[in-house]
Order: sequence, then C-alpha cells, then structure tokens
Amino acid sequence: MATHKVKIAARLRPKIQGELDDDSVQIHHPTDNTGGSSSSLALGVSYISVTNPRDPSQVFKFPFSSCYGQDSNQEEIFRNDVEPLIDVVYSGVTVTIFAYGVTSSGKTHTMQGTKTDPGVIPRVVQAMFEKKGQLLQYQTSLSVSYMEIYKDEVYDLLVTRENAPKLPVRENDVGMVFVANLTSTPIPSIEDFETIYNQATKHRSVGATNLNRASSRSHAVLTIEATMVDAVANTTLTGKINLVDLAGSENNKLTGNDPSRMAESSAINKSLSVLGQVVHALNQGASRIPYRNSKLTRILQDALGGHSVGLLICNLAPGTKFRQDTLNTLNFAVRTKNVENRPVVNERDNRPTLKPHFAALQPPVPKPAPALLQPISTAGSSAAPGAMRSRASLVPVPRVPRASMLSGANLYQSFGLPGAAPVRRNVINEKSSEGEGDRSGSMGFGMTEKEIDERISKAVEAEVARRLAERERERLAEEQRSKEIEQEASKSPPIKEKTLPSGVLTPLLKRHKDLDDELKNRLHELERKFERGSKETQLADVLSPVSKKKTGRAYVALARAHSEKGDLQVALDLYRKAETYVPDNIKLKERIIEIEWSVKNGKQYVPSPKPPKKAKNKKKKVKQPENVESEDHMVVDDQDGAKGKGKKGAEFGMELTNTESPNKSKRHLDSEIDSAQTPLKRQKRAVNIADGVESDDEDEWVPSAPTRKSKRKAVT
Ligand SMILES: Nc1ncnc2c1ncn2[C@@H]1O[C@H](COP(=O)(O)OP(=O)(O)OP(=O)(O)O)[C@@H](O)[C@H]1O
Repeated sequence: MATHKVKIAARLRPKIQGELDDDSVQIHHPTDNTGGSSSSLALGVSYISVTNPRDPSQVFKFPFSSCYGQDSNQEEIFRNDVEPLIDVVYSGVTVTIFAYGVTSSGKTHTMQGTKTDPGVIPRVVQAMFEKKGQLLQYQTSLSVSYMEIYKDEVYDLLVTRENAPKLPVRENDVGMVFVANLTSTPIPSIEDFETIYNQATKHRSVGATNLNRASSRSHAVLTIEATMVDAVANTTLTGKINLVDLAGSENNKLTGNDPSRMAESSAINKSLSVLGQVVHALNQGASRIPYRNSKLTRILQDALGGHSVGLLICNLAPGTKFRQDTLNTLNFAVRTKNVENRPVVNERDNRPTLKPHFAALQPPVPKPAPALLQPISTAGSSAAPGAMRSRASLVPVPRVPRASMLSGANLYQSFGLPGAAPVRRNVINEKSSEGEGDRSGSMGFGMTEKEIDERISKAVEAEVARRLAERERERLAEEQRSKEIEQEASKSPPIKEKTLPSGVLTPLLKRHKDLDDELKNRLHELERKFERGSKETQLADVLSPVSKKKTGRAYVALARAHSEKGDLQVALDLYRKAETYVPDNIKLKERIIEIEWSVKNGKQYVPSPKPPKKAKNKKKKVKQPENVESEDHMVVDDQDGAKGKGKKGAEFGMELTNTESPNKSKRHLDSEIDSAQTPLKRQKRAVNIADGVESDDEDEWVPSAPTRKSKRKAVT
C-alpha cells in the first residue's frame, strides 16, 4: 500500500502587545527569481533558525517544506498548503489538519481566524462548497460534526452544553476508531454552516490565562464530510476533512494558572505528552504505539500512522521567552514529518444484490492518485530513517467497511502515490467493467448465494491456512539452518585454518576475505544495534515510571561522562537511549539537539555551566517554592548578558513538568521514591549515588514523571 508522510507547515506569529521580540526565532527562505518577500512560500528549502541565547554562535536550524514568517497571511497558508487537500477529500480520502503549539502561539488564529481575517476552517468550507458545485457527475452532500476533548472526555459541540453527555470512543471490528453518538448535521449552504459553527464555538471550553485572554482549554475537532453518489457507476465516495485546533501546551508559571485551571492544564499537557510519545514510538518502529493512553491520540490515530493524509501546522511564538516551547514544538514537528500514513480511498458499491466474489479476495490494486496530489506527496518518496515499519498481513487484504458506512459492499482502496493520471474517470471505468464481468461470472455458475458465501469462506480459510503453514515451514527451516551453522562452527576449527593454510591465499583473495569479514562484522553490529534499539523500547514500555526514570538517569550520567571526555558521538547515543525512558524530558531533548549540532558541525561541545548548588536549607526551600522547579532548567542569558539562574531562567520549559505540584522539590520526590523501595533497593540506590551513577546534576536532570501523590496535589 502506498505511503504518505505527514506534511509540516511552520508559522511564526508576530509579537503581540507587550511582548519583546529579540529575533531569536527567524524564518529563512531561498528567495525566488523575482525577489519574493521573506514571507512568500519557499521555493527551495526554507528553514527556521533558533539561536541559543547561551551561545549565540549556536544556531539550530529546522528545515520544512513550508515556513511562514511573521508577515505571512491567512490567504497564503490556505492557498499553498490547505487548498490542494480539498481535491484529496473529494477523491474519497480522509484528510487531517492539526494546529500544534504552545498556548498563545496562534493556533486558533490560524484555524479559525476572525471575521475580517478568516482562517483555515471558514476557507475550507468555502472551498468545499465551490468544488461541490463543479462535480457534475456526483450528487454531493456535505455534513458537519464538531467535538471537543476536554479533560480527556469527548463532548459533542453540536448539542447544547447542558445536554452534552460524555461520548465514548469506540473501535469497530476492523480497527477503525470512532466517537459513538456524535451528531452529524447536513450543511446545505455556507450560511447554514456559519450558523451551526458560531453556535457550537460558544460551547467550546475557553478560559483566560496570563498569556491569552481567550485560551482554548480543550482540543477541538471539526469534521466536514463529503458524500458523493455516482448514479451511473452506482458507487458512493466519502471524503472527510478533520480540522483540529489543539489546546496549547502550557507553562503554568507563564500562564499564571490558578488552581481551578490546573486540572485542565494537567489534562492538556498529558494528552499532548501522549501525542509526543505516539510520534516517538512510530519513529522507533515500536511494536506498541500508545494510542490508547489518551482520547486525543485515539481520535487522531488515523492521522498518525493510519489511513488519512496529514498536515501539521506548527505555530510558534517569537522571542526568547518562548524559546524552550519553540524548540519543543519544532522537535515534535521534526519527528512527525517521518510518520508515514497509508491513505485509502473510501468507496462504497451501491449495487444491492451483488455479493462478494473471488476477485474481491485479491488485494486491491492501488488506484492512481489525482495529479493534483503531487505537490503534497513529494515528502513521501522513500522510507526515511526511523520511519514507521509496515506490518505485512498474512490474510488476503479484504475490502473492509468503514465505521461511518452502514451497509453494502463498502470498499477501502489504497491511495496511490503521485505520478499517474487523474483518478476519478479511471475509478468509474474500472469499476463498471469489473462489475459487469463479475455479474456474468457469478450468475453463470448457477449457485445460490449461500453456496457462494460458503465457497468464499472456504477459500479464505484455505488460503490463510496455506500461508500460515508456509510461514511456519520457512521459520522451522530457518531455525534448522541456523542450528546447523552453529553446530558446524562449534565443531570445526576456524575456516581459515582448515581450508586455507597460511601462505596459500593470494593477496587478492585475502583482500576479498578481509572485506567479507568486515562486512559481516558490520552487519552483526547493525543487527545488534537494531535489536538493542527495539529491546530498549520494549523495556521502556514495561518499566514502572520510577524504574524508567532511574534507567534514564543512569544513561544520562554515562552520557555526561562521555561528553566530558569529548566522546560526543557515544554521548549522543547514550542521551538518545535515555530519551527512550524519559521521552518527555525537555532538558534532555535540548541536550540532544545541542550535541547533535556540535557533532554535525564538528564543533566542540561546551556544556552549560553548572548552576550554583542550592543551599540545603530546608527553610529557604519552603520560602521559595517558585525556584524549586526552576533549578531543573536551563541557564539563560538575560537581556543585559548576565548569566545565571535568576528569574528569567525559571521561565523556560515548564510545560511538561507542570503536573508536579509547585511545592514539590526534587528532594521530596527522592524521598517518595525511597519510601516506595525495599530496604535492599534503598541500600543499592545509596551505593549508586555514591558511585555517581545517579546524577544529582540538577542542570541536567528534570524529574518529569510525577508520582500519584504529586498528581493528586496538582489537581486539588
Ligand atoms: N498570525 C497572527 N497575526 C496576528 N495576530 C495573531 C497571529 N497569530 C496569533 N495572533 C494573536 O495572538 C493571540 C493568541 O493567539 P491564539 O488565541 O490563536 O493562540 P492559541 O495558540 O490558539 O492559544 P491557546 O492554545 O491558549 O488557545 C491572539 O490575540 C491572536 O489574535
């Protein structure tokens, strides 16, 4: 099945009143021949640069195919990245566009916009209606559904709030996730949509924070569905576009959330953290993707490693104040752009009496994609390192019904990659000729429907059994072969001594043999690395939060030792391993980016200066709860160039740690871990600390996994 990578568009918003823009985040475009503006769509590789305030010579670059600067406008983004997807929807494919970014970075502005400056949603609706008018061969109807995910519960925004029950997220028997009982309302005109949408938007949970007077406190998913009935071919195509305005990740120190907002905030950050873990797991080719860990990721499952075409709009806020959030967002974007989906055309055959036939058991032939898709498909040309592994199925690929379809021979067909002729006419031609052939074929046998069904079931069972047996035979033969090789190797002396006594080899043969050995060694090394990688992920999956944290900490200590020796590549590998255990650790992510940069540019890595140790005076700690978390964060140059962990340093990178109670110190966390351990474990831990395995380097380590106790504190 053809794959399609999630496309990324990054947008930097202009500074808003009272903000300081110090140019630390910039958008760079290769200008076109006519000397296009800096905000025009990049013709070559455009990138975002983020300067390290600690060392201005360090500039992190993030290349994306679409980057929009502060002077970009809504029209530009729509024309370049969104409008081409309307044709994809009308070819029967699901498209998901989601806006991601820290709170107040401009997600709602981009998705919704204002009356005078409409964003993606109103423009998509208008384009959907325009296109609908051009599709003369179809009877097309549009419908809308709108839901929000608030504190990990799903609510229908199209019903009044008092009546809105919590909706369950379900999975049908072919693994399609859907929200049960969600209202879907027909939209005969744009005006009808506007009335429904404006009303529904009022139901959405919005609250004021220090950073945003109208901060979205929930994730909102608006879906426009196009149903296209072709009366000639007797088929129905269903295309959908999901427009997702995510709630922003939050730093409670910056947003100034009061306790009543903390529960919302914690749910928002948790779901976004799971989103990060899903992308991480997909990139690692993990056997288990944690979609089920939040409603958000379950609902977005189809867009991440599923069957829809995806566009991620990353919203960024300018200035050093948001630098940590900007790096997090860009990091997430870099990972997401390696996620591969397998889009399918959703087509239903409306012929009433036609039963499945043998031809339907064959895997569907990929349909050529509409030529218009080419621009959005360029990123999906080859498997990138770390891209999601496809899992082959033993069962012949059936044409499976989609959740939204009621009955009949619903068909899922793979969505071809670009380069072929437009699809729609082809679909109809193929369909009708195939249909005619089938009808005459099945009728010609003179069998009853029951007999045909039985035959089909038998054929499927036999085929599955045959393939399983074949697999098993291959596996046994493989096992046998490796056993024989092992036995051979243990019995006989090394090949070199036996068959090629010294002095017999000609220099040429010798060289061949050396190369062969080297190749074998490399392959073994690669295999070992791969095995280690997936073992690492599997291990991280089953460890408790405390064990994960300890393992991550041990890797960090080792990595640090190597980086101090100047062994940067090894240090980088170890930091990456640590990240498998603590994927949400912001400080760690930043360290990885910095070392990657040093390795890539052949520069020496200068670790950030250690912060002065905090006085271990208990009273002081109680007096300054604000500084407790800040000690885990980076040292930042302030505007005057003074270095230190003062007030400014405390402002960065908090959003994933804010489930921690502000009063909870690292020391408290450690004592909780200690009390949860057996005396033997406590003893071992003490030895580890004494050996320096468990680093107490606060600049390096952020304890991000909250204990149950601390979570409770945060919520209350
Ligand atoms: N491109 C832009 N041009 C002008 N103003 C913008 C732009 N992007 C955002 N803004 C303004 O910035 C403020 C915050 O934007 P917005 O509410 O869209 O952020 P958000 O990311 O949706 O925040 P939250 O996650 O808290 O809902 C708003 O006042 C908005 O009008």
